[in-house]
Amino acid sequence: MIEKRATILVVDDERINIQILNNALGDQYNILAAMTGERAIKVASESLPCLILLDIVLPDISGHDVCRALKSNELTQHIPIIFITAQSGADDELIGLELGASDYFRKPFVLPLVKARIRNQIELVQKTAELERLAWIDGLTGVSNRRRFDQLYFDACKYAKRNKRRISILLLDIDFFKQYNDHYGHVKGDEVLKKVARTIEQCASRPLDLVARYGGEEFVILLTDSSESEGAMLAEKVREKIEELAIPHIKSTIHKAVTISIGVTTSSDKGSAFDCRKLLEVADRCLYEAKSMGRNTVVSTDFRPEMTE
Ligand SMILES: Nc1nc2c(ncn2[C@@H]2O[C@H](COP(=O)(O)OP(=O)(O)OP(=O)(O)O)[C@@H](O)[C@H]2O)c(=O)[nH]1
Repeated sequence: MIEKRATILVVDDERINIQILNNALGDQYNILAAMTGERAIKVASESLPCLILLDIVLPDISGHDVCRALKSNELTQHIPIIFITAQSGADDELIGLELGASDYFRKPFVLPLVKARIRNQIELVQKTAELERLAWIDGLTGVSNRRRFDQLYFDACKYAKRNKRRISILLLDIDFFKQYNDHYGHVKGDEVLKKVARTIEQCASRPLDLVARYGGEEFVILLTDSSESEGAMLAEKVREKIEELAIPHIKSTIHKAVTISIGVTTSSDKGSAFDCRKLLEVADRCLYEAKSMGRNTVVSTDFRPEMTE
């Protein structure tokens, strides 16, 4: 089943062909159009359509060149491309398929066939996207899972080093959670994990904030482009919000309610070498310190490379 109205980019230098495809597909899909290769690359990178129908013969660069450019760009390489061409040689088809195209349409169009094949392609794109999404989500809490965090964290570190920006890591761990499970049972424990995850997400809600489940009862927040004190301030806000949930925990020796401890570290904005692993190590040490200071506490420090030597 197609879930939402998908966008298709039609690239053809003849207006009549764009019109034919728009008439045939416009009631089901959003149609964008481009009449040159350069324009196609620009529209594709800006609009990220679900599918591209690409004529081989264009007035500036060839459809094959457009395909090459799109497939070598991280942003657009996953967009399926179907070539449309009046040329019918097997060599042309082979070149296109080897460049990564998904299919071929010949002109003049056999519209029922065009529609059926487009539908199949778009269903495939949407199912793949849904599977990718599910592979990144923690099944219990609905936040990103550890695999997703590892992937995005690596990218964020590269971005921060290259652009001399700060990133902050917050490691959050529920206090006395073993005792909670032992006393209230795992089903109630799971409910606490869900509530804590939701609260963390509500606090770290900017578009670039990443909240992930880091391990059993441990979560992580990644702030990209954060300021020096932002991480510590956010951590304090999350700590307070969890306390305000007032989830009874009679086995907690400190509060009789569920609380969390948080370790925070922020990289320097000088672009000085830090490796992702060391930043996490420092955050983990801060978390350990927060636990030993009595829990329900935030410990924060600015990262310096010598800290882990
Ligand atoms: N209900 C539930 N419990 C989990 C899950 N994952 C991990 N846990 C439990 O989390 C508990 C973590 O216990 P510990 O690592 O000893 O930590 P703690 O009791 O919170 O102690 P401190 O962190 O020192 O305050 C263990 O009992 C795990 O079984 C889960 O998905 N659901």
